[in-house]
Amino acid sequence: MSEKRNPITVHQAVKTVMKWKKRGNKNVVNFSECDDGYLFDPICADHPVPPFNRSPYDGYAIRSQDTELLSSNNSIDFEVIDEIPAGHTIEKIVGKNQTVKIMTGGAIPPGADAVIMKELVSKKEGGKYITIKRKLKPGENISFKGEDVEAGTEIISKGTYINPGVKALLATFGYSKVPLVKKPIIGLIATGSELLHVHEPLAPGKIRNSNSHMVSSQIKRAGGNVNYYGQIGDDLEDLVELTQKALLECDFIITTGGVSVGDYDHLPEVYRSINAQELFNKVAMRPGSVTTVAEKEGKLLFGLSGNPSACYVGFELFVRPIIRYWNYSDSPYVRPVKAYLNKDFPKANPFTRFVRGELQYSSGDILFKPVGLDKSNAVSSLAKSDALMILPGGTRGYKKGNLVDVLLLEDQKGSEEMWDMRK
Ligand SMILES: Nc1nc2c(c(=O)[nH]1)N[C@H]1C(S)=C(S)[C@@H](COP(=O)(O)OP(=O)(O)OC[C@H]3O[C@@H](n4cnc5c(N)ncnc54)[C@H](O)[C@@H]3O)O[C@H]1N2
Ligand code: MOO
Ligand SMILES: [Mg+2]
Repeated sequence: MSEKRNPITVHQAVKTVMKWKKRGNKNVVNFSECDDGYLFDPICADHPVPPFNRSPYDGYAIRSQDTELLSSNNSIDFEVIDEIPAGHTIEKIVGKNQTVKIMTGGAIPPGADAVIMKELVSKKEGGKYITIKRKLKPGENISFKGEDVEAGTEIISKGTYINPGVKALLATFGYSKVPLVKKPIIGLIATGSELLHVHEPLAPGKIRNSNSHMVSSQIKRAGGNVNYYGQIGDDLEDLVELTQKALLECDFIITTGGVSVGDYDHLPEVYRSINAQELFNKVAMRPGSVTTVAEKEGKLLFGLSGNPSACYVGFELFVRPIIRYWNYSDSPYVRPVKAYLNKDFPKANPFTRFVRGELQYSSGDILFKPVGLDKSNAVSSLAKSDALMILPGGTRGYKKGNLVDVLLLEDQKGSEEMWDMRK
């Protein structure tokens, strides 16, 4: 195909893709399988946390009123009438000048309204009595019922990613089954007659397929499931057949390679053959200008570039927000921050440029360090990248110390808006 392509802006391209966004259904899983999921329902507290008044220390539960007159030169002895290890309760009521030995996490016994740490008392008669010489306030050293979470409150919203802290809350509230979003199934096909499998030795003119493995990890990082259809040579019929099969079985399709203007770049023809509507086939960005997206019956087909860095960037800009939205994120876009460029970047930018790089933190400042070779076909610059610097089109290079926009790749929070929503 040698027709002239008209580039659209990154902003327009992302907006076009997001017109086809969809949300996932509910999928209830066992608690032990909920890691890396997204909540379909909010987490609601059906009981207070802690569920009872408890001791935050190993010590003695007492009535604060019995200590009112105590000081370093006025002590009294308290009779130790029982003990409460964590997990136990007692019915005995703590009376005047009585105490109950209590462990951290133990339920405060009836009658008591304060706890004194064991280091602050002295034992008498082998522990039958303790001497206290300080005044305690009512409620001192008590973790009150509901002080952490009040019953009846929504504590975590729908669409939240299950990080270790969210998992702790699911356990706390007894979610032995967890309502998750059913993640999108993303069909993945690597195209290219030059591609070898990971285990194969190099041969003349051939390279190992890295894109599908990279994209598969990007899909998982973004919150999708992968249906991998393998790598396939540049054969139009085979490609059409495999794409049609994938369309039946998946929510979205990603192909890598074959989207440019070469004789064996068949993806544009594949889209025509299956009557998919091409949404765009050129974006004013580097790398990834050839990124092509088509739509068939509401399903998106992402034609990512074969060049590894272009493929990587195309995924983060166009596929990630679609996956995050599917998982009910209200901030599906890659999260932007401002950072100081830590070395000169003299290249001019006719198109908006996305530079792979690494964030560094210094005395409260965020610095961006471009890594490696800044070429679309480079693979070496991806491994160290945790951010993409955005250099707007029409600019003539940047200097060390310039404040730049940077997109965070290892981030779960995301952003409600694209970094350039004003444009
Ligand atoms: N005459 C023109 N040529 C090219 C243009 C253009 O506008 N006019 N655009 C260039 C740009 S920009 C890009 S980006 C590439 C995109 O090429 P394709 O998306 O068609 O990808 P392929 O041709 O299949 O492969 C490109 C490159 O990437 C390597 N590759 C492919 N798949 C993999 C994989 N799975 N793992 C690792 N590497 C892969 C492939 O061997 C090629 O070297 O087109 C330019 N050309
Ligand atoms: O479409 Mo490209 O700019 O070499 O990635
Ligand atoms: Mg090509």
